[in-house]
Amino acid sequence: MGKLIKVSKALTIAGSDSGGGAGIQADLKTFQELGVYGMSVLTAVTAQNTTGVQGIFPVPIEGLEAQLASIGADLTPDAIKTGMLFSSEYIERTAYMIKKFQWENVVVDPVMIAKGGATLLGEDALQAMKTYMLPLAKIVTPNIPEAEALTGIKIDSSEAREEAARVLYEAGADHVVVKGGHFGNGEYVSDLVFNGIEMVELTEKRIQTKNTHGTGCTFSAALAAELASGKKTENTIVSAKKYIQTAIEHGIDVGSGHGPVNHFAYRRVPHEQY
Ligand SMILES: Nc1ncnc2c1ncn2[C@@H]1O[C@H](COP(=O)(O)OP(=O)(O)OP(=O)(O)O)[C@@H](O)[C@H]1O
Ligand SMILES: Cc1ncc(CO)c(N)n1
Repeated sequence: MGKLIKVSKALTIAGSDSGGGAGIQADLKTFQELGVYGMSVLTAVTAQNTTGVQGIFPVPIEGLEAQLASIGADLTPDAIKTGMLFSSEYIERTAYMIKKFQWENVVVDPVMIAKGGATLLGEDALQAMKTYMLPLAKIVTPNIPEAEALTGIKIDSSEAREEAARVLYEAGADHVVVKGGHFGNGEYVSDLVFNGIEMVELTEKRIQTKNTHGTGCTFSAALAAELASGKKTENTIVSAKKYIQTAIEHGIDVGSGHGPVNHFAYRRVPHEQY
């Protein structure tokens, strides 16, 4: 009999993107590329492609709980990421189950709106996200509009972004990454990282492309994969950034709208090792 290999396991709790570029599909592809065993709990199924979201069909709440219970009974994840959580009820139930099983290394991507403008999270869910999910987060990864919605701060300057990061830290997240994809359109894109002590900006060349569907999901999945592998939090942020940068830089020709990033670029294209 062959010897079994020990592997790290990562779980995504998120929505399905039929188009394969964002949501659960982006997460599982990223886990695979980064060498961790991927598991998924679906909150909702979206009918979606590179041009937009055509429909959203939630999984019944009992189905969400049953999936989490199945994982909890047999397959303790080394890290988790949450994506589209759909509603306040789903957020509360997810947080309850994470606490029940004492799962750690939780990356919270507070997904609210898809690139095409479709709402993936109701207004009532904002408060639930703050109350139930942020205190569980080892890393929270809002983009600018999400950070604005969660904090009520208009982010029109670097100072305002730092203030928002502080507020999210105070709400209970260990590390806050306010992503800069939506912050201006200059030569560089910078993500602000706050760990309660220092503010650090991670800066990369902004790639001029319309193929940025699923960048946020992919980035947070890379964080979860690296946490699952046992990396220190600060190091996971640097390597996840490298992963997403490579995936955007080597874009693929899929679909007629906002195409997906290239999830396999990191392994196939030479890149700096961190
Ligand atoms: N054009 C770009 N060039 C380089 N990096 C980018 C670009 N756009 C986004 N990024 C990076 O990708 C990551 C995701 O950021 P972004 O702000 O796009 O997330 P998002 O809006 O949540 O994505 P989505 O909701 O589409 O999945 C961040 O690290 C950001 O800096
Ligand atoms: C299912 C799903 N989750 C997240 C996003 C955000 O990009 C999306 N477009 N679709």
